Amino acid sequence: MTRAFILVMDSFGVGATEDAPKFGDQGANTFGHIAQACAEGKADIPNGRHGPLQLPNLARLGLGLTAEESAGATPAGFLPPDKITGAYGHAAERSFGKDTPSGHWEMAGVPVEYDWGFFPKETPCFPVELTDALIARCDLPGVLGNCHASGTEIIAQLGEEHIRSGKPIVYTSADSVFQVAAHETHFGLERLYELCRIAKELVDGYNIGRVIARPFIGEDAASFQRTGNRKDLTTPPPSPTLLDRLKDDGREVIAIGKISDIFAHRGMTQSIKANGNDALFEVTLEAAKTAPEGALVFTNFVDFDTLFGHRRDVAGYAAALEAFDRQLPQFEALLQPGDLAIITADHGCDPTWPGSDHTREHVPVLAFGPKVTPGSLGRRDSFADIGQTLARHLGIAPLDHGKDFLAA
Ligand SMILES: O=P(O)(O)O[C@H]1O[C@H](CO)[C@@H](O)[C@H]1O
Ligand SMILES: [Mn+2]
Ligand SMILES: [Mn+2]
Repeated sequence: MTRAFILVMDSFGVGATEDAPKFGDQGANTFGHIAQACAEGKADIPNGRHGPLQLPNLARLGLGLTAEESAGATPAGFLPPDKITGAYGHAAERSFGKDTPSGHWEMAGVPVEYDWGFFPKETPCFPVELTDALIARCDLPGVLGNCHASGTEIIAQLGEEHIRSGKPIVYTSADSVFQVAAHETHFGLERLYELCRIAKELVDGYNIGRVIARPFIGEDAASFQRTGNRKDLTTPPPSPTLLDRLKDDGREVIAIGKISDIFAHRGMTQSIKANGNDALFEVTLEAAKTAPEGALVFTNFVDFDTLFGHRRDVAGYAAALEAFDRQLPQFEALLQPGDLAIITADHGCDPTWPGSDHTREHVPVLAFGPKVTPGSLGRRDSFADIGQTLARHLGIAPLDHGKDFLAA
């Protein structure tokens, strides 16, 4: 079999890039700082994980060595493996932004070398013409929020007022996003989705990458919880990606989790949703059993970012990494002789960093499979090297960007 797998550990950076100072992220290191906190006993969970970070399978694929090449030091308490079984490297991002679509499109061969629009870090953050148009078109009594915020904090602050007033909560972040939080039953899920469709039309004029519906449940600040019914309305990639090229060639492209949303539903033949990293892993294992010759299976493991990185939850992030690592051997056991798998990330989100935004970091590139020769791939200049390597592996024409890092 000649198949390809991309497993994206969303936000798992391995150290700041050269251009991190432009983003205020000099010194950020998602992996390094989690490992350090674990080694210092600061990421113990009662009746849960404790002590140094244990990622024996990722370490065997070269994670510790790639982190050392990226950041100049082996992460604290991270033991060198007896044997390396992967080809490991770290990649810098060419795209101008450190957001999820830019990271994923670039690894699929399309760097985003233009600026998205962003909303300023002030309150109100949205232009009054934009909120006025939204209020008029959706027949709203007004909006709440209208600022940069963490999605969980803002529903705790404004969720009760939202239920009382019927005003949706609108907010943004350092990403190019317009986010709308609303209660699933008091406001209504379908009504929220419709509002987001209209918002997408309105923000297209501001060159905003995504509108995200953020439904939640619960009756008071203490019990509000976001649900799996999040919906991302994404601007399509500016040119054909690896996924489009494969689909046009008649291949199976299996998008798991957020992937289809991230690519604006373009380029996949199947889209499978699952809530949470464990369920996403299960679906990925199923795909590894059934994907046909020539297929691409592309999974985004969202919890690292959404539940732990943005929430600045170091111990939770560490536990999620260890759970992912424990499941990896089951995946490796399903790889057929010609298969190639790549574990990577789309940006950083250092849970020890100020604020709640992503961090500009190198991402790990861990390539493995029965025929992969172990060893260092060094620093890659673009995430697009992943797409180019997979294009050659799967036997389609070269993409416009990226260098094949497994070329003979
Ligand atoms: O704080 P929450 O709502 O999770 O928002 C996060 O998720 C969005 C999309 O990745 C970004 O805007 C980021 O800030
Ligand atoms: Mn992401
Ligand atoms: Mn994120």
